[in-house]
Amino acid sequence: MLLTEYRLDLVIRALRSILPLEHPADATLRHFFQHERIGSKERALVAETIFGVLRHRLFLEQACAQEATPRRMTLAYWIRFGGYNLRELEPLLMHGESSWLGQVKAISLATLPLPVQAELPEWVIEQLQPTMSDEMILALGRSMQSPAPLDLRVNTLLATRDEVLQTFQSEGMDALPTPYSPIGIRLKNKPALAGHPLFLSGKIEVQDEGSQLLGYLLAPKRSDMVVDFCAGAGGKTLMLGAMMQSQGRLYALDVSEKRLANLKPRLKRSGLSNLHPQLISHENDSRIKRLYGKIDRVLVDAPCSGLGTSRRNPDIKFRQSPESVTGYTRMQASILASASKLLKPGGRLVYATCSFLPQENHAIIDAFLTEHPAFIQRPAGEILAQNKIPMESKTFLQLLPSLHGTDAFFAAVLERVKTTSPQEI
Ligand SMILES: C[S@@+](CC[C@H](N)C(=O)[O-])C[C@H]1O[C@@H](n2cnc3c(N)ncnc32)[C@H](O)[C@@H]1O
Repeated sequence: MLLTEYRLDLVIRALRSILPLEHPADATLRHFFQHERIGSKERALVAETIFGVLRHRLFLEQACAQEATPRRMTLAYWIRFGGYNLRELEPLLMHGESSWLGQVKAISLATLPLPVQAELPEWVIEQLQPTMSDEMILALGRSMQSPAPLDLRVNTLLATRDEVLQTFQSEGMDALPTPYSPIGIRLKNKPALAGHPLFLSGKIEVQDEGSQLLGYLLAPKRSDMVVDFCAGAGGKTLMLGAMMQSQGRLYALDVSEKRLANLKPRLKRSGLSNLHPQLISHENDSRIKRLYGKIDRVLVDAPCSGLGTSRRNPDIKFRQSPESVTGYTRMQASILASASKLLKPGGRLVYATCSFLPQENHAIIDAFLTEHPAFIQRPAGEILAQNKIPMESKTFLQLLPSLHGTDAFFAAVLERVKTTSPQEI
């Protein structure tokens, strides 16, 4: 696209509102677009540049030295990562910028510190280093510098994956089955699907492949009583309902009225009639006490730092901190302890996060198992193998964009032992 003063100015103004990162970048950008009457080409350029700058923020700050202004960050992004050359940028440049951009282009990435190469804050690297080599950290960081593909889940209540694939292929779309999830489809380009008949009829939902695997770990049966403890807008609940073939009883709990409200239109499209959304005020809400000891399957998709979604939300790395992670770990331990009370003896609980930090994952499970002798861990790899899902994982499921091409997810499968006495519940 031709770069003009007007287009550069738009990007700079958008970046100026986003870079303080007081709010999520996508929300600030939406707000910016609502107040600017601009064409679709400009919108695309602004969005692509903003997210590109966020994905390469640490490199760009290093390249801009002491002057990481929105203007310099934008120009440095365009020349280094945006596919533009100096000749195309020249008409926009001020005195001295041309030679500086020449230097930016020539920076050798390999000479830069690990956080800059990996585009991960130092505190994140420090938390990963006890369990990951620097090579793995670098691969993880690099894998999150490109946008995620668009993954869909086929609603098996209404369609099969083959039918949906055939429809997409007949429309000339680049659609492939996902490698791990038996009901997933990956679209290479990102077509707008909101008006597509398959979407409107509830046959497909947008859901990352990694998130779909959590449903296979929980593996609810038709007549089960199931609780999705942190259901949000129902990303995973809807899959669980379809796995239960709209039978049994599926409670979707959450503390956020807004998120549960966003579940409603999706629920309507899905054709499910076994789902019961329930707003709760906290994890020990008296409304759930009546379910204690009665539930076959519980999913705890816990609130977390969300670092595993950095391909989609590149600003999240800079909006979290060691302190915010500590806050999440407190919430995670408390929600897990409460949710576990719902399980009947022999029942299964899946604890999951979209974080790759051991603090939010293994540490929570280790502490839970120490404090709750009535629970044992089931190997995630075995359960996936029963569903013919090829995965090298053994005890835990640990998905990484660098290894699996999905968002990063962690999951552990816990089971309440059959002999638990009522007092232990
Ligand atoms: C990771 S998100 C869940 C995403 C959702 N499962 C999905 O697939 O779309 C975590 C959710 O936990 C909810 N939450 C936070 N604290 C909670 C609590 N104490 N009890 C239940 N849900 C809680 C949040 O509102 C948020 O929707």
